[in-house]
Amino acid sequence: MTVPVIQKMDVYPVAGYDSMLLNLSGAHGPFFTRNVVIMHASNGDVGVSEVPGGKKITQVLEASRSLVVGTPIGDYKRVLQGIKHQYGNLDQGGRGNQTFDLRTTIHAQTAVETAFLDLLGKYLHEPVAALLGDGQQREDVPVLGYLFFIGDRQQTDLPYIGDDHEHGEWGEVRREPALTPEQIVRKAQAAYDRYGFTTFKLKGGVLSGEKEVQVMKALHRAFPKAKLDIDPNGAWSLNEALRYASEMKGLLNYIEDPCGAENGFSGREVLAEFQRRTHIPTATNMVDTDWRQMASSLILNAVSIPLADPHFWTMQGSVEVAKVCHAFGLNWGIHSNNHFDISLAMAANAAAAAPGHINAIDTHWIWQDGQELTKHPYEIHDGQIHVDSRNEGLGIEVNMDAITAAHQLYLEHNLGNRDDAKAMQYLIPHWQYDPKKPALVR
Ligand SMILES: O=C([O-])C(=O)C[C@H](O)[C@@H](O)C(=O)[O-]
Ligand SMILES: [Mg+2]
Repeated sequence: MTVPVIQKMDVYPVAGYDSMLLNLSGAHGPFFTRNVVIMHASNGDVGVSEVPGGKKITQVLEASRSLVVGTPIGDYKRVLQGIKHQYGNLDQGGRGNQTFDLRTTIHAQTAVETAFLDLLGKYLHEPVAALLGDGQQREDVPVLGYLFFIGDRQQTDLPYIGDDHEHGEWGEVRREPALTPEQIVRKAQAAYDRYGFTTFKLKGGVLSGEKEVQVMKALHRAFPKAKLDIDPNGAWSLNEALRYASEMKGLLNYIEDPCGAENGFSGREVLAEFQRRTHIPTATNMVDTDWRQMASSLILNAVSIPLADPHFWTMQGSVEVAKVCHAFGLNWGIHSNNHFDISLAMAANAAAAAPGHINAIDTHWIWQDGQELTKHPYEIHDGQIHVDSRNEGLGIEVNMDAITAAHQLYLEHNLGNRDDAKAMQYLIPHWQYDPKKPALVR
């Protein structure tokens, strides 16, 4: 029997609808963008993957096609080495200082790796989780409810949707403004009723720290048993972070990037000091994002929860981080951005393969649920995603009609890179990003 060979690789920049989610980088526009890769193998199987949007990633994927086509599916690591070798220099500047990761090539590598893994899993009749690390570790992956402050879309003339693909209370509230503790609690309740979350994360870095502490207290009152996290993306100074943390003592399960680089100290040094002084488990998706940063984090004891998003660690890399966490007594988790259900399957498979105790993983899916690109997307029930060990590949089947429509939406609106400043400028004229100032504090 001959091993299947890649005959064709298609790259689809796609778009979907989003709410006006607020974060340190500004306000999400009406559309989010992603890059979807579809590989066709000579045995008729189709492999798929999804990574962040943006023209640079699209271009590297397009340029990598010649390395991919003709490769037997078992030889994919050679292709990944080739992409790194040819385009790795594009990532020299690191992830940047926005809330989202600005690298290019690592995302392209993940897109290619994942589509190959999907094909390999199908060929071997195994889930992708079984091909990663030491193999599948669990069938039920815990997922958290990712809450955001939301801007008033009516203050813009941008084409946000108001009506919804989702029914019920969650569908009613998820596009509506939310800036007060009551409004956030209402969203949390609707998300809980729909998805059964037992962990919530609040995206901070929007209001003043004092006000965000009040929202966390309201969440704790409404959900006294829930595990809570807040993530201001490093907006607070160390002193502010220490003050807010002491006010939230007892209600935080962990805290994420409470502070970052300041006064000549690196983000990792400052997080190390924060952890030493508070003993609160500290997560990051900003200062421990590659192996060199991981080494420095471990030496400094800077981070106890590396959020190893497979989209910027690769699928295999993310699970390797999980193995390191397991060995060092750290607590692995996954970071996310807005995404479709292909990424949901990727995160679920990586988390299913992560050894040891893991944190509930991040997902933005609740803001997109209803805009599927696959025929039977993974679902969140009781705050978990079930990854059946009888799955093959990622466990999803792409819906080409939906992908074509999402690609059309991308083209129609001439979309590309994420830019949260644009929508934010409707709320505050001339608004500009400042990594040390919450978005609505100007
Ligand atoms: O954990 C994080 O930092 C994120 O989820 C980053 C994202 O860019 C988030 O801020 C967002 O979607 O606006
Ligand atoms: Mg974060």
